[in-house]
Amino acid sequence: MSEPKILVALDYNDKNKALALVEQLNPKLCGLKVGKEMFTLFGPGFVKELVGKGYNVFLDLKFHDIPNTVAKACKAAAALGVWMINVHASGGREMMVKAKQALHETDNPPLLIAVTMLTSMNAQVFSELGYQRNLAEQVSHLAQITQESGLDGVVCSSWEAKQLKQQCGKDFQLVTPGIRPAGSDKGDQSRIMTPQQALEAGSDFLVIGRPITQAPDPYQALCDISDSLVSHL
Ligand SMILES: O=c1ccn([C@@H]2O[C@H](COP(=O)(O)O)[C@@H](O)[C@H]2O)c(=O)[nH]1
Repeated sequence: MSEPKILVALDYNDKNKALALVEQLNPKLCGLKVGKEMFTLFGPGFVKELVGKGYNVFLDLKFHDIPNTVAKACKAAAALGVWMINVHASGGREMMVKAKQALHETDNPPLLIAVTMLTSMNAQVFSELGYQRNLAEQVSHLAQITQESGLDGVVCSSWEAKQLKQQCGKDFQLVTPGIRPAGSDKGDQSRIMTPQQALEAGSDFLVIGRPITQAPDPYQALCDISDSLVSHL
């Protein structure tokens, strides 16, 4: 059976609130993403608890440091039993290669993906950073280095998914945050698509946080999104 397409971003500052939602879910319906907020507040124990419930857990800590430090951090993350971890592609080729090598030394290596350009970034914010390429070209360039470094995929926006599938092939995993069902609040995201549009564009996994977690009934919000995707799978 194929893996669930939706990864719920558990961005809560209240562990019980997060667990109350998780209790309503099941690992066939969605995976779970733990990011910097919950990991900093509740640590590896919380991650292991979710893994123990049978979920695909994406530990989204976006490591970005010197190669040796990132490699060791990846090894430590793998020991938690998670399904997917990530680094920043802008940490460079050596950092990504060493990270992947470190995972080869573990018993059950998670997928390793790299963040290209954050989905909160728009062309204006991007131009301030002084890159020579435009935003889409920079994403494509970082995806190329990521693939050449032997990683399993990238975090990108669904705006870039079609181009990256053509460039990197169908097995290179595209994980896309910035997913907003029609009518939901954009918040701080810039490069957004609806869940259906993102799947059609080639996204493999849809990261969805606030449209679910801030909904009056988060479980129902997830089910509604999931049902809306059935004809697109
Ligand atoms: O480029 C990126 C990389 C990671 N994220 C993370 O995804 C979720 C999105 O949450 P929403 O509430 O659906 O906006 C969040 O945890 C981010 O840290 C991202 O948005 N963009």
